[in-house]
Amino acid sequence: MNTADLIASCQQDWNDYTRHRFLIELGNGTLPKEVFQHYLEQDYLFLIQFSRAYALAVYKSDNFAEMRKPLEALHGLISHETRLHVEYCEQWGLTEQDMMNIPEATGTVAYTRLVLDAGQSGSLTDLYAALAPCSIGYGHIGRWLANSPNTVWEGNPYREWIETYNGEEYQAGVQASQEQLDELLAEIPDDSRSAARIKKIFRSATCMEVAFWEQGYEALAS
Ligand SMILES: Cc1ncc(CO)c(N)n1
Repeated sequence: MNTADLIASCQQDWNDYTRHRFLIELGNGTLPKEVFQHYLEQDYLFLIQFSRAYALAVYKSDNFAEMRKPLEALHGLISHETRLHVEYCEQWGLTEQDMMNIPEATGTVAYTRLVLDAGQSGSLTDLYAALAPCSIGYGHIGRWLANSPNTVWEGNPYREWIETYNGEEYQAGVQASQEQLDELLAEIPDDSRSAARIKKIFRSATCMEVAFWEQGYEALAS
């Protein structure tokens, strides 16, 4: 089995995630600012828990070579990706302390705890399967938006978001995590019970990503 099989096993959910209207609107710059702000504030909180999940992957690794990979991902999250969030929030007059004090939305709690639980109760492969929709999905999304003829660059307030996820730094991280997951998946026969469990985890996390896009719109409507 490999990552492509995981995606194919939940293709419709994957499309709902990676072609969500949030992204179409983000690409052409029409996404309401309130929706994006709510998303980004929650994403900051999400990344804290997500970093813990990568730390758990370090803990679950057997040797230095295995540890290095999640450690690099963790470093990328803490040092690069969150900078995007902090800079956007600064523009809106929010300090990092303000962001820390925002309560986690239900979808943020649900998604991050699903990932942490997959890691705590399962194998390293289970944990990577739960992390994969995030890293691989945002990699696909960044590439797609950057190459789409519908993407507006001039005056688009979300340009930095697209540039971050299409950036070399992020794309290299995606490739590394995909290679690692593929290596682990290669040992799992497609018709095994482990394969079924891993597909279920991957699909659940993909659905959580869809719900994560929706959160901002729901907050706006209420
Ligand atoms: C919800 C979510 N999924 C994936 C990523 C990519 O790291 C992110 N920042 N947030």
